[in-house]
Amino acid sequence: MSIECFAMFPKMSATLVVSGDGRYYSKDAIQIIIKMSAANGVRRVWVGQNGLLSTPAVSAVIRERVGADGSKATGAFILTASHNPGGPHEDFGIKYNMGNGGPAPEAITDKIFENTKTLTEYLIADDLPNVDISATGISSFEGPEGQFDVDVFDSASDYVKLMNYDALHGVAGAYANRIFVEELGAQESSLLNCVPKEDFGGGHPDPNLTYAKELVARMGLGKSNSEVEPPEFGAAADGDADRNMILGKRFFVTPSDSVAIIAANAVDAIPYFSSGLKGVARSMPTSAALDVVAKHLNLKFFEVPTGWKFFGNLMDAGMCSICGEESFGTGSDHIREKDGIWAVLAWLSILAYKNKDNLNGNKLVTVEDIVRQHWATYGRHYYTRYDYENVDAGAAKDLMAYLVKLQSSLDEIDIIVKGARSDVSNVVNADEFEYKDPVDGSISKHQGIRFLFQDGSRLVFRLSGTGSEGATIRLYIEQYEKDSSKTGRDSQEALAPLVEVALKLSKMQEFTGRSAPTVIT
Ligand SMILES: O=P(O)(O)OC[C@H]1O[C@H](O)[C@H](O)[C@@H](O)[C@@H]1O
Repeated sequence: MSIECFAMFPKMSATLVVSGDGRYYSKDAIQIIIKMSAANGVRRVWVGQNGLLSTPAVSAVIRERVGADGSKATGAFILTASHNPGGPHEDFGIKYNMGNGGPAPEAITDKIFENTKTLTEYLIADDLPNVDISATGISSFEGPEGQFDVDVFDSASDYVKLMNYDALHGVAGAYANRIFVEELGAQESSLLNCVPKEDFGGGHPDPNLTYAKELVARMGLGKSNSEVEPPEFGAAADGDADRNMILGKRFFVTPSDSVAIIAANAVDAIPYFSSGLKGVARSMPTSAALDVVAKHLNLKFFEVPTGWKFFGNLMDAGMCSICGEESFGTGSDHIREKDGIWAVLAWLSILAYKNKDNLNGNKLVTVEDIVRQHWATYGRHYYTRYDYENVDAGAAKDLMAYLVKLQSSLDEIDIIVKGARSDVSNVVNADEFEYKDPVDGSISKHQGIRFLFQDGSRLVFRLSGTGSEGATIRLYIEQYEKDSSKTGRDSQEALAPLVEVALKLSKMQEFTGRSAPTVIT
């Protein structure tokens, strides 16, 4: 699990922060990491109390304790439980950028991965007693390079300094309690599943309509809804508290709409942004709702590949204040990670702002009202994602290669499109997304296959970088509707013609043998 860090820093007189990394945190794993650190020359290990370190809190901890310029520690780095070693994303043993607390850039993770291949041994201090990680404080031991300290700290404090909730039994619970109940005075009964558990209470800590069942039912969106009138606002976090889902009463806000709405209201509603936004950014497969806001408000706008690390560079360079991804990640430049609790606070600020004149008994402006008003002003981007999980890796590669080849002839594409649905507009551009980082000039290729239609619709195909078995193909389908009398349709119904086109165009069933996706979001 943590081998990569020793490959990166074979002899460390380093500062190390151990995070439980939400989804995979385990107290046993933390004890092993401490013992490995002790035996390999590390001088200090920081551990979030009880292993409860959320991803945005890790980012905050680096900024607070290590210092953005590294001045507070030498050779500091962050270690998390790695769940996809060697994968194309940032999920290596070390996944944070020492400088800014954001995800490590590819240059670092590639180097770590290369170094892992040369590793021949690492040591574990088996005789070190287990450290009590339930109590804050420093325990000192004799290490090979001198004194070795384990500093157990209160994980919420650094985070709080910088800044109805379902934590799905992930680490968000600790932060939700401190912020929503202790700081903001919410009722404890508004917190669901906020006792972190190593097995997430047997559930799957994914903040979406499928897995956040209890919240979804409480908000009146489920198959078995509760009898009582749903609350006006609901939100969920994932295991490491960096992703979020926002709900209104009987209403789901898509992540793509959420970031656009936060950006549109930020200057008026969120004091941190009152002097203006430096710019906004989204990942390529995220809908273009944010683009429309950026254009209206004359904001700098960036479309980056999937993966949070691309936002960090823009933020460090002072080019971006708010960013988001369709995969339920939303964030701002207060830290360099996506931040589930921040997104909730942003929405609460917008609700408070919209209702500032309604508190004397007038009808409240709801989440649904805010979203519908947004669509009326900016138009609506109907959006859905189809995931084909655990597909044969060879078949997935062949499908992608077929699509790339097809892209060389727009005429051929349009014949297939019109053959499938004559009511869908023409494809005017087809390419593989490539990104040149405006800050460091680095180029990222093969970041997803795009088909762009004349009316602004879009089909995107990508291979997931985080799937664990076989390959996961993601198909993103989007259609723009400017006419405000047509923005209230059911999204699956509105997108049905484009879905048909996408499946024909990609020969999905032929390549994968699948007649339906595993998950539809
Ligand atoms: O490659 P995918 O499976 O679509 O996953 C994409 C996601 O992976 C990680 O969780 C990154 O931190 C996210 O920024 C990214 O959106």
